[in-house]
Parts: sequence; structure tokens; C-alpha cells
Amino acid sequence: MLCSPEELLQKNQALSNTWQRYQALPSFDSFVELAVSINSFTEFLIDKGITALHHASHQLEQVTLTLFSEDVAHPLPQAALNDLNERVLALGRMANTHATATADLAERRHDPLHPAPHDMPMDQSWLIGHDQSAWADLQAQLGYFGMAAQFITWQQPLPDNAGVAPLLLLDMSSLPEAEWSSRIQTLRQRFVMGQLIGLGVRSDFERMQQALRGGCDSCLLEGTPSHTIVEHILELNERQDQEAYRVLIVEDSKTASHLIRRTLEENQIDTKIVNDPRQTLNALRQFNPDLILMDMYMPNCTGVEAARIIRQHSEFLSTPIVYLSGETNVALQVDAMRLGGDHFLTKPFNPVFLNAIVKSKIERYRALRRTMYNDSLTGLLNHSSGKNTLDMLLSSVAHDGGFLSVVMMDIDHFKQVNDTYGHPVGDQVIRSLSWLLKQRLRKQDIICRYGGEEFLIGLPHTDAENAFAIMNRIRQDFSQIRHPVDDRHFVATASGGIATYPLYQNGDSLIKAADEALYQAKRDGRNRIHADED
Ligand SMILES: Nc1nc2c(ncn2[C@@H]2O[C@H](COP(=O)(O)OP(=O)(O)OP(=O)(O)O)[C@@H](O)[C@H]2O)c(=O)[nH]1
Repeated sequence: MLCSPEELLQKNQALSNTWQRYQALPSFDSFVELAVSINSFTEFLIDKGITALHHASHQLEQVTLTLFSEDVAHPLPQAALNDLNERVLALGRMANTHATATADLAERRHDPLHPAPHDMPMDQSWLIGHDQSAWADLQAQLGYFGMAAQFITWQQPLPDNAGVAPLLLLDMSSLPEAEWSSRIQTLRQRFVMGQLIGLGVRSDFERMQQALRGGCDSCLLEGTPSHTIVEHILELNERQDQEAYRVLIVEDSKTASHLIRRTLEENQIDTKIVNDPRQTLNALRQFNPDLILMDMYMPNCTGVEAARIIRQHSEFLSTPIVYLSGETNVALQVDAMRLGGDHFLTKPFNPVFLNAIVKSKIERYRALRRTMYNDSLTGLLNHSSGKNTLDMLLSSVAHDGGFLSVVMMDIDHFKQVNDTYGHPVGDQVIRSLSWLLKQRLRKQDIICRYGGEEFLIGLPHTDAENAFAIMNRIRQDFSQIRHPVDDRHFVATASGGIATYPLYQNGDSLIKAADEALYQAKRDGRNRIHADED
């Protein structure tokens, strides 16, 4: 996913402003500001998947953190100042190059004569190697997922119009090891925003290190099957599409709460502040945070009391609570943790550390939620969360007015797939359909694994005719995907049934009608979509 050039330049400007402020007024406080700004820029670059810039920013962050101590005198020694200055300037130059390239790309994407297909989020894909026939299967599979990769050899130069943020798949096994570093570095420098994936890398430490150090974003080992490579690429796309983290700040001091908000929002974390702890439950319900930052000592109610009240509500039992306090008494901290807390940060907090703690706790919390609400084989919503989400979507569509199409999709003769090739191969077929759905549908659509090989899909603001066109295209492409088994492959097909709101008024009747339409498609011969339009 591309970030807007304005956003990147703004972030970079904020960093160079804090650096200038530090130089004009070198104190511990202005150095803290600088560290926060660098940390924020680094996190931003990780979120946007801008690897090359991230590398430079991360190094700058590391240098800053080694100087982050109240014992270090300010201004810093001249050598350290020069080093920081060079790093900030180099980062600025890279950000400018990057922003210009992104702006060019955005302009081309909005060119009405050459519109980008909606199902191809990456710029372009290239496969660089020696023997194309070795990669024919991978090329075909990528094509069905809408990510066709063009093949060129290591001897051919990539054309000028190779794309600004291309996906580059590098067959490392066909390149002499002595050339790895220079080849990867050259590609990295040219395609700052590209995704570089090394293929066919042997699983020893030195080779992996060489590929990653040169600038590969990731490496896949020798012998990795095509479908695993495709999944890896699809996952890369998906990772960049996460919802922003949300933190509820319960803190009576307006100054402290705004300081925390600023630190977190600099790191793209959404926040909501509650200055009166008695408002916490309301705020939790409205804002649905991933984490609560809780002041220990507030009038009317202590943080520990508030945490105990929160933990009485089953829906907030696992929401992480991090206490903020001037309290350094370890025994009290241990007690506070026993009574429903997850971590303790003492004031004045180190903002870089606060951000790191918050992010790591949220990552774990989200992973836990995924196990509760998502299906483990496909990562899609599971049966009950899919139905609940459909009901919520239906009320919002009913409120705004418009259509909502519900699709039941089911893999044909799936029992035969299992019986012929075995259950694990059957699982792989289920995963392929789920990847295809994720790849093709919009973020606001619902995709749920409803049962074994059955999927429930909700397409808001989509009438039956459009839903048919979208699902029929997915059906066609699914039927082209080759599922590997030993040294052969086979194909599978799927059928679908569609029912649409407002013809059917509630979630259950929509699902029932879509299910009946699905069985009509099965009766009509399978590998087809049937829309209920009675
Ligand atoms: N591999 C695998 N198989 C599953 C899973 N869940 C259910 N199944 C199998 O899916 C098969 C579904 O078969 P049926 O409902 O008879 O339907 P079908 O063979 O697909 O036939 P039609 O739907 O009529 O085209 C059963 O054999 C289940 O055991 C799963 O998670 N993995």
C-alpha cells in the first residue's frame, strides 16, 4: 500500500523541525522531543512498508536511543551532533526522492486512459531469474490472484517503466553468490518503495543474512512450493491493511493526558481521553479500545478500583490495562498488577518506551482476538462473528438506505477432493478460495468461513446484478487455480447463491435465501452463480 507523498513529507518535516529546535535549544527535553519524532517516523515507515527508508530511520533511532539518558550532557559532543545531522539530512533526501516517485505513481494511477485494475494493489510484479520454465507454475498462480509477474533474466535490465513500487521476485538460486549483495543493493536503490523477495535461498545463516542485508524484505527457502510463495505475497499485502490501534487514556490531569495523546498519535495510534474515571465504561463501549492507559491516582476513584470495575464486564476481561504512575514502590506495583493490570509504567515515562509497550501489548491482544473471532485455517471471520457482523452491517445499510447482497459460496464435490487427495490438500483448496476472496473483495465487505467448505459473503451497497458480476469473476478465476499435489495438480470449482436486501429484510432470511440460491446453482450443474431475484 502506498502512503501519500504529502503525509511522508509532513512526517519528515516534523522530524527536521524537532532536530532544528534541538540544535537551537539543546536540552534533555528537546532531545526527548527529537527521539519521539524519530520513533514516530520509524513506526510510520514500518506501517507503510517503506523498507529502505525504514532502515535509515531505524538506525537513526538506535543512535538516538543510545544517547537517551539524563546523564548525557546537552548539547551533545560535536562528533555526535555531526553524525545525527548527517543522518537526519540523508533521511530527508531519501524521503524527498520517495515522495516524488509516489506522486508520479499516483498521477499515473488516476490516468483515466490507463486505470489500475481494482484487484491489483501492487504496482507491477517482476520475476527475475535464469530459467522461466522453473517458475511457470508460480507465474500462472499469481495471475489467477490478479498479480501476474513478468519474467526477465538477470542479464536483462528492468525497463524504465518497470513501476515505482514493484514486487520483485528474485530467483537467488540462479545467481552466483558473489553477485548477491551488489545485485540486490542495486535493485533496492532503484526501487526504494518496491517489495523485494528472495526465492530459492538456502537455509543457512550466511546466505539469509546476505540477502536480507542487501535489502530483500523477506526470503523464501529453496523448495518452497508455488502456493506458499503466493500466500506469502498475499499476506504482505494484507498486513499493510490493518485498522489503526485504539488506546483509551484514563487520566485526570489534562496536561498529562494530552502529552500521552500526542505521543501516541504521532505513532498513528487513535486515542480517546477520559478525565473522569466514572466515564470509563461508556467510553469503552463507544470507542472499543485495544488497550487502556490508566492513571493510578485520580480523585473519586483509583486506577486499581477502575480496573477492577472494568474486569467485572466479560467483554473487557482481556483488554490490556497499563498503569501510569509516579509510584516506584515495587510492592504496590505488584498488587496493582494482581488486581487486573498488565503493565506498570512510572512517570515521567520515556515516550519511546511507552509507544513500544503499547504496540506490543496491542499486537498480542489482537492476536488473541483473532483466535476468538477468526477461523484458524483461513483467518476469515468464523461462523458466529460472521453472522454478527452481517447483522451490524445490515442495520447500517438499512439506516443509510441502499442494497446489501449476501452470497453463500461452496466448493463443488469437495468430499471427492478430500477422498482423492487427502484432507490436508482439501484444506489447501479452502485456503485458496479464501485468499482469492480476500484479494478481490473490498475492505468493507464481510468474508466469513461459514462452515467446512462454505463461505458467507456480505457486499454492502451492491445490488444483485453487481454482486453477480463480482462473484462470477471470482468463480471463473477460482476454477483456473492449479492445486498442487505431489508432482501433479488438479482444479476445483465453486458455486454461489445470492440474495439481496431490501428484498429480504433480515440476516437470517438473507442467509436462507442465499443458501437456497446456492442449491439452485448446484442443481443447475455446479460451477455457477445463481442470484435470487424473486
Ligand atoms: N479438508 C477439509 N474438509 C472439510 C473441512 N470441513 C468439512 N470438510 C469436508 O467437506 C465435505 C463436504 O461435502 P458435502 O457437504 O457432501 O458436499 P460436496 O462433496 O462438496 O458436494 P456439493 O456441495 O454438493 O458439490 C465433507 O467431506 C467434509 O468432511 C475442512 O476444514 N477441511
